[in-house]
Amino acid sequence: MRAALKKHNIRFRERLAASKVIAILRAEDAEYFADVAQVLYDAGIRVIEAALTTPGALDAIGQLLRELGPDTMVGAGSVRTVSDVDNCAAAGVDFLVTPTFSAGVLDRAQQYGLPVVCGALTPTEIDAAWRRGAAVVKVFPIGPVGGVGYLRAVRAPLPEIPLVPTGGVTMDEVEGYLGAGAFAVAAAGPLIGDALCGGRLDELTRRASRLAALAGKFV
Ligand SMILES: O=C[C@H](O)COP(=O)(O)O
Repeated sequence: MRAALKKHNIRFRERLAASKVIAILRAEDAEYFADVAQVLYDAGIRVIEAALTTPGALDAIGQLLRELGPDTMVGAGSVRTVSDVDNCAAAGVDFLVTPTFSAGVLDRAQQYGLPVVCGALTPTEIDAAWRRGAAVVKVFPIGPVGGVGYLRAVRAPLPEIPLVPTGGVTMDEVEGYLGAGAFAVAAAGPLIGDALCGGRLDELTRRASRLAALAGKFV
């Protein structure tokens, strides 16, 4: 069976399609991950990625999985190696996110039945990631290479591939991306701001609620 048709990928796409947003947590440490995740949850965001570049990310993911409950998908980001995949599977993550296309990572994730949001940028990379079993393809970093116009251009010849623009996605561009056919959008800094280093959570609440409402128009 083609990897795109595997049950875990289909189920992941169904749940991401119901949310349209991946909120990315990446910081110097994971001290505020649980507080920020709770604000995101309360605003209606149900898909959260915690980047492995954050020390203690896997422990924090375990906490989020316990505290947020089964209606939220919690994944690990910045997954780059087969051993990262093994560690994430042991931690019980719901999905993986990679910055790059790695056949080894995709193949190992398939063995665990873990959906992968696979990073790719060019049409060749995007197609290769999809054919190798990505659940969706993260177009990264989309902001610096052309934003919504770039998404439209790469999507035209690859219309069946679910694309998730990531990297420099501002709140003001979310409707543009989703209107151009993005399967979902992902954001770290423009959404989270300074909340992961002790910044104001009321500002995060405002941005997260706005994002959830914008995305909700496309569900
Ligand atoms: O891990 C984060 C991605 O690189 C996206 O970051 P950003 O939304 O702050 O541009």
